[in-house]
Amino acid sequence: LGEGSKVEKHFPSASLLIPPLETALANFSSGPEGGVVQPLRTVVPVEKYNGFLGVMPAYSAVDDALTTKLVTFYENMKDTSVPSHQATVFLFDPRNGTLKAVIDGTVITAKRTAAVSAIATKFLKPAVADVLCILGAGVQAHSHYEIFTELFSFKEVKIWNRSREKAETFAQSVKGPAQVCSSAQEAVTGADVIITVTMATTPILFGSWVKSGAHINAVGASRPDWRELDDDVMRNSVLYVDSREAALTESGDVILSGAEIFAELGEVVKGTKPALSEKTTVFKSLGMAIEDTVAAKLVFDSWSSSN
Ligand SMILES: NC(=O)C1=CN([C@@H]2O[C@H](COP(=O)(O)OP(=O)(O)OC[C@H]3O[C@@H](n4cnc5c(N)ncnc54)[C@H](O)[C@@H]3O)[C@@H](O)[C@H]2O)C=CC1
Ligand SMILES: O=C([O-])C1=[NH+]CCC1
Repeated sequence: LGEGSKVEKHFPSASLLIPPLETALANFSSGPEGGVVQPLRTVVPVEKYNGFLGVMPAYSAVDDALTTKLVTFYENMKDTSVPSHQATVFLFDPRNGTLKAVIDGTVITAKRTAAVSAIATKFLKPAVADVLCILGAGVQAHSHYEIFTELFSFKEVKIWNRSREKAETFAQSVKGPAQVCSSAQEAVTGADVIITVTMATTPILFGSWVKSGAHINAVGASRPDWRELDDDVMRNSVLYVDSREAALTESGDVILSGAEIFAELGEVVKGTKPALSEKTTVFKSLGMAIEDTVAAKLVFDSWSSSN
């Protein structure tokens, strides 16, 4: 399962991922009782090349699945034939530690991240959500477009990218409507749900543009000194995160704005914290190893049953 195209076949519908991911998020937010063991990821900066290596191990007792993902992510890559993010997931037999599979992690990362944003959106989007805005036009923009148009019925999808050319290629390649906007402000104006999926390190989304009551999935900016959202949007929204510990260690948007975390998404899934969908909400996603564990198990089980 070393190639992305082989992994892709085991995700016939992205929505298959939603139930196991919801269970994983709830278990993660239940503390030791939930049976999730997931230390904060280790990130090694490769300063000379503006790159990072992340090591993301996790064990889920409920799934009896043990994995670690190795993921590299590089800023400002000159060679555009190489993706900015590359990943591999190692799946172990938890009974004896034997390596069972080495699975391409790039497709898993794209699919599970978009599925988690879709879960946040299901709970936090306003009652009427007609307009979707995507800022960015890379791998995550594609996976988010795919699952969001599969699960929700937006009347309009607006897209902006730093280079307009890439936004236009995106709009031509997706299987549905996408309106290319000339500025991020134009794309955000009037949007009910906003997804930020860029490699930006300074804000690209400003609170003064955001419609009151909108829901924002903030997916990029995973370093403590990187931003995608300005202080205004961070401080004037109800803030949900995947992991409190990770957000307070890794998220520049959370740390530098000083915004208060209201809940983990897993607490909303469990029903121990409310989904304040009538308010303007931000889901700050950093990506969790346990999401890779359940996605890798799904791929491996599907592959095993077809071989
Ligand atoms: N929360 C999570 O679980 C995960 C988050 N990510 C993050 O999502 C973001 C998008 O990832 P991919 O789509 O894989 O990357 P990508 O490289 O495929 O796409 C990045 C997009 O951002 C644009 N961009 C680059 N630099 C920019 C800048 N300074 N300002 C504005 N736009 C800029 C590029 O034109 C491109 O369209 C990244 O920040 C990545 O680290 C990625 C994987 C998981
Ligand atoms: O969860 C993940 O794999 C990542 N989050 C940010 C960069 C990669």
